[in-house]
Amino acid sequence: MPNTDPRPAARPRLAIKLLDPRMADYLPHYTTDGSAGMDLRALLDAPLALSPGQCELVRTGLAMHLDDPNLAGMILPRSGLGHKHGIVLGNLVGLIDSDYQGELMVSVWNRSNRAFTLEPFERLAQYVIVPVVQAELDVVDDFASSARGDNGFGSSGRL
Ligand SMILES: O=c1ccn([C@H]2C[C@H](O)[C@@H](COP(=O)(O)OP(=O)(O)OP(=O)(O)O)O2)c(=O)[nH]1
Ligand SMILES: [Mg+2]
Repeated sequence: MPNTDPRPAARPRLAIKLLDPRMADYLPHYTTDGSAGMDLRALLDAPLALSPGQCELVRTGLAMHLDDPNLAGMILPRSGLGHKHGIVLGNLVGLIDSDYQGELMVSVWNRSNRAFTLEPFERLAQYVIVPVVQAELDVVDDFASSARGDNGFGSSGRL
């Protein structure tokens, strides 16, 4: 069902520090009302040439403090860069803890077989805030039975 509530959803406040004054011109933002992520830009003094297979840690010039254990940040690739140019993340996904106050760093990996040059302040990845549930662990000898039990890894077949 489409959301017909005319009120905008309340957005949590997010403290952000600019670790380089140049980032003031490039504050991350949601491009559309429905955007899930904010693009992050490469804080570079000069273009960064990435050979095939090369992986480099790139600064964003930003620190964000989520300050809520029920939230996490995720750094994800941008689809266009990933699909067309093979520019993805060296850690595949970056998981940002809610108590992390350091600079957001992006591990940029050229997984393609062609060189790629990342330009200063180019949008290189996106940052998404996701809900998190922290659990308490109860050690047990047996689980209550479930429909799947321990069947996994293709146990239900392919078609
Ligand atoms: O792409 C990323 C991934 C992580 N981080 C920062 C935020 C995160 O909270 C912290 C630790 O990340 P993680 O726990 O995934 O890395 P680790 O190798 O386990 O480091 P640590 O021993 O510090 O937990 O590093 C980034 O800036 N970029
Ligand atoms: Mg860790």
